[in-house]
Amino acid sequence: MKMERLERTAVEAQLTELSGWVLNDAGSSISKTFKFANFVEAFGFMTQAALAAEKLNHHPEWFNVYSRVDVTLNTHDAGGLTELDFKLAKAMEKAAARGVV
Ligand SMILES: C[C@H](O)[C@H](O)[C@H]1CNC2=NC(N)=NC(=O)C2=N1
Repeated sequence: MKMERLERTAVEAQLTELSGWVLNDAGSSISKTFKFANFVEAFGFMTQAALAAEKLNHHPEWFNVYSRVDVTLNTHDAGGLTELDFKLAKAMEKAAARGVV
């Protein structure tokens, strides 16, 4: 799926629909740290998010230690943020909704 890079104003508009996601200084990625009760909850979230990512053919950069998952999203093919990053961010919010502390 060919995606157009979003302009800064469009990115900021999209961010208002999310909570806890931070734009990097270059405006090229968004990040969030998810905290869970324990490793099983964190890994459950990652499993659901991975399935959503595969469906979208859009994949996260992430780092997990025990109950914490640091996520960064961007579209490397477009050199910045696209609609797909926000679709995946929203899918991650849904996946996390049950397990977040
Ligand atoms: C060939 C394949 O469809 C592409 O490389 C996809 C796969 N997943 C991807 N994930 C992310 N985050 N950005 C991309 O540009 C991207 N491109």
